[in-house]
Amino acid sequence: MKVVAENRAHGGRQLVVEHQSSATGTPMRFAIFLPPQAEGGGKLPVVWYLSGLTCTHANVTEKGEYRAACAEHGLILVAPDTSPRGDGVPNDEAYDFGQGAGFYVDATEAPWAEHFRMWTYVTEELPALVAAEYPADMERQAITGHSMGGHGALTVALRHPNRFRSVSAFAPIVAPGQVPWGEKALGGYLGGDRAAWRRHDAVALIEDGARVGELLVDVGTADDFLDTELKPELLERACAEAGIALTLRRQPGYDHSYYFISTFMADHLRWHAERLAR
Ligand SMILES: N[C@@H](CCC(=O)N[C@@H](CSC=O)C(=O)NCC(=O)O)C(=O)O
Repeated sequence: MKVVAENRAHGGRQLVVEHQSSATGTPMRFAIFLPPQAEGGGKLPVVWYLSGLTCTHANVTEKGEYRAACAEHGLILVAPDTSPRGDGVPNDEAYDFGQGAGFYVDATEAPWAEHFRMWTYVTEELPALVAAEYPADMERQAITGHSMGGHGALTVALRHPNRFRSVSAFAPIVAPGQVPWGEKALGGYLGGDRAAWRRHDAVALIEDGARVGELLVDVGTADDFLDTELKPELLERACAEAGIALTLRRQPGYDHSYYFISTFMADHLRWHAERLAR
C-alpha cells in the first residue's frame, strides 16, 4: 500500500492511496479524508462515497466539498475508484461501460469477469483494508454516492442491512434494469438473464423484500438524466409500498453535476453524522 498524495486540509489529512487489489487483480486507488479528530487516538465513523460514470476517486475529492463537514463532525470519508484500470484491462469506447463504469457488480461475462469485480472490492476488500489501516469504527458506517454511485450505495446498503447506520444518494440510478445505462451495463457485465440483475437494482431489491430503515435522496429538477436514467419516482413508489421512509427532495434548477452534489454535500454529511452519533 502506497500513499501517492497527501495534503493537509481543514486540520485533517486528505490522502490518495494505491494498493494491489486481490478482487480486481489490478492496482487500485482510493481517496480517504482523515479529519482532525483522527489524531486523538480513537476510532471515528466512516462515510463511503461511491462515484458515478467516468469518475475516479478524484472527482469528488476535488469538487465534492466534503472536508469542512467531515472535519466538523469527525467523519472519515472514503472514495473508491469506479472500476479497474490499465492496459491489460478490457475497455469500451463509450463513457458508460468498461473502465470508469464498473457499476459496482462482479461481472460474470467475458471479457469483463476477470477484473471487473467492483462489488467484492467495495463490499469486502476495501472495507477490510480501511479497518486494518485507519482509525475507522466499522460499527459506525454510512454510505452515499452519485448517479451510478448512488445505485451502488443503495444496492450495497440494501444487501447489507446491518452494516450501515444511514444511506443517502445524489441523483441515483434507482432501477438500472429499467433504464438505458443500466440495461447496457448489467447486460454486458452479468449477461442476458434479467433475474441476475435484480440483485443489483435497488427498486427490484425492495420489491423482492430487501429493506433499510430510511433513505435520503436529492435530485435536481434540471438534471438532463432525470426522466431517462434516474426515474426517482420508481424508488418513491417502491419505498411507499415497502414502508421505507424515503426523503426525496427535488431541488429546483439543479443539474447532474458536482455543482449540485457539492451544494448538498454538507447537508447529507450532517444527516449521516446525526445517525452515526446514536
Ligand atoms: N456526458 C458525460 C456523462 C458522464 C457524466 O455525467 N458523469 C457523471 C456521473 S453520471 C452517472 O453515473 C459525473 O459524475 N461526471 C464526472 C464529473 O466530474 O462531473 C460524459 O460524456 O462524460
